Amino acid sequence: MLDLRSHVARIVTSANQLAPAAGDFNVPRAADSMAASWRRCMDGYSFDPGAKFRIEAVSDAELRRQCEANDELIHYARPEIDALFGAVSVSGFSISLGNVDGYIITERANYHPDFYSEVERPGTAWAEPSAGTNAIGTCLVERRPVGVLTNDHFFYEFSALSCASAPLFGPDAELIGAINISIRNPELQRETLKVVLGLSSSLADRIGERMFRQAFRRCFILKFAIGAVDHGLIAVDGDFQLVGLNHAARDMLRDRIQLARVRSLWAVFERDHRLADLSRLGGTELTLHLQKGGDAISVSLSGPLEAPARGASAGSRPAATPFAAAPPAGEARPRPAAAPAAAALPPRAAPRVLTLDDCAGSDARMAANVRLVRRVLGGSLPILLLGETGVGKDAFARAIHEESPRRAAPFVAFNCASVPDTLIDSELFGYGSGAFTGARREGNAGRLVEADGGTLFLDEIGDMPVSQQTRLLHVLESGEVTPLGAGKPRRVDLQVIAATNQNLEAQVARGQFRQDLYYRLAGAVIDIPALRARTDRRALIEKVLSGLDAGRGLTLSPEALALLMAHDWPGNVRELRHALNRAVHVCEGTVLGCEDIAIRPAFPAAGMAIGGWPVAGGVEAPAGEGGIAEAQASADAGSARHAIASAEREAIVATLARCGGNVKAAAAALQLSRATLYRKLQRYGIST
Ligand SMILES: Nc1ncnc2c1ncn2[C@@H]1O[C@H](COP(=O)(O)OP(=O)(O)OP(=O)(O)O)[C@@H](O)[C@H]1O
Repeated sequence: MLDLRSHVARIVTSANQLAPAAGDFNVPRAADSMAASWRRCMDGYSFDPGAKFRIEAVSDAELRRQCEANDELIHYARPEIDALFGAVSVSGFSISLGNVDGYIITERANYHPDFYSEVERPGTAWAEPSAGTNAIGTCLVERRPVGVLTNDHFFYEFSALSCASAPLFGPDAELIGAINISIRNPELQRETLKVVLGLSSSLADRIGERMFRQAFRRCFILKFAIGAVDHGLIAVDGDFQLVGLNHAARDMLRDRIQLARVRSLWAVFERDHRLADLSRLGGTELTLHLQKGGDAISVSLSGPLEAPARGASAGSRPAATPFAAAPPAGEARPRPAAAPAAAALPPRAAPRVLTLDDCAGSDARMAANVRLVRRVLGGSLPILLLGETGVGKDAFARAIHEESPRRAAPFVAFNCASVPDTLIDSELFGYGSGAFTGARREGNAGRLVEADGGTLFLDEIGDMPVSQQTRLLHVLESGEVTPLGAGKPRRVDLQVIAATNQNLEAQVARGQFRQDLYYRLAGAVIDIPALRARTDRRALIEKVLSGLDAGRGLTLSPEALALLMAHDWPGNVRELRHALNRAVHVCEGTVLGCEDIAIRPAFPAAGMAIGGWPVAGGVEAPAGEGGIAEAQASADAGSARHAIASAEREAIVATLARCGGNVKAAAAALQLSRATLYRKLQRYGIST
């Protein structure tokens, strides 16, 4: 890592050596991509590499809005990020997801203070015009994978960081965000960063492929390698007509597509007469060698994930602009939101904070919950929200705050499960300046102090470690918090709302949760019913749909409504929202049918040996007495165990699919703890 003076000298000299390309700072030349970015920073954004810099971050409310606006991207990215995280976190790396505007919207972080930097937390703004040369921002500008090692960052403040980002492209080839793998390590070697950049690119590729296959799930998909990592994907209907091309395929085939305005696959590749009838492909995958300009290209061809709707084209979405080629790298590009292909999708409804009446709907239990809350509003009696994942505990907590006399003061949410045990103390209770190595110079007020006068929402309270439970109990009893190393206690006036989907009483009985804290938090206990148990399920389904259809007035066919009503919704309203959101995007008319809804029929419980579920048919072998009988019994037991294991595996796969890959929701549906489910996933080799 260089000192400040050498850092500035290197940037200024390199940027000045780069010949300006006719005043267009957006044209990078591959060999000096950092210099091109540095030049953009100095001449385009008027930044000074020697100036002090502080990263901007959006508020929690804005971050939440951005997450909602990108929920589909997060939904597909999260399982892939989780799968890679285990491998990279042992070396200290974190993985984050940036949206198209360069804000980090979610992360799987290695929070070890030696490796993690607070500047990369969710909500921070990394667009190049905001933060100078950096992996996320520069990769979004240049639309290619970018590794930024220590002093390659424009601002000296980031020179302990090394980051590798790859752009994410959506099914219509539009830029939708960036994957970033990063570490705080001033000694990181450039060679290591190159390897990490490869991981970042293939992660972005896999996420893009997931989204493409889902968007064109009623099409045949051709996948072919372009270069070392990029994968071209083409979706065709049963007549080989092009329906969709991903970003890599468009780049590769640009000339052809622009010149010929082709509609058929056979204008791109030479016709292969062995491929006469796609309907015979079924669920299999074929490897073919198709000819293109004298070269044989290895292509894998797979059948649709779903049967095409009768009378509809095989494409899941209108093929409005499958032939509009992306502009060449470096050319000025329209903002993705305005791109014609993206415009084919219905716009999203702006999410709004739900009121208590919205949360209640017309369900009698919810109405009683709201009456109870209204009686205690205004005091400081703690409120405990119980309910399965996705029932709306967070939404309910925000609605309480909005209706309380504290609404002008902050609503501060703290998720006890997503912050590692070692950081809960400093994040929640705060610390004074220089309290420990790695602490921020100016100290950290902590969430309790930030929420003073307002509401502190402690989500997933059941995951709070016992040592922090003791500190929290002390704050609730004394009304005072003493940040680490700050000396003097500070009085705080808070409405505390805690939430959990765990059985706190059972945790108390097992000694995992302090009984005195439980009684403290359980001032008013609100049990939010699961979606399947709500009597106003139908109205709620219709309300969620109308909030997502952006004024298209979509309705549900009677069969689709029956399917939604019969589903058991392990992920509750969140799962419902995801299912309807996807349906809204793929529906071609104004009536949503069963074929638009990606859920499976309710899970068959009979015969499954999962968690506390019953096992039908007596699979335990009786104790034998030796000889043939014992051998038989042991063989039976062996095959019974095998049968149980394969039933269990099948059930986990089915449940995960139903929960859209969400491990937390699947664990809740299977009545397993998340840790147990992860163990089983590993044992059965199931990747999420
Ligand atoms: N009554 C409702 N009407 C419309 N949308 C709702 C309602 N309740 C919840 N939602 C929506 O469902 C989704 C999940 O809600 P929320 O995050 O509040 O659930 P949760 O119980 O806190 O989940 P978790 O336990 O996993 O944190 C959110 O998008 C929320 O806006």
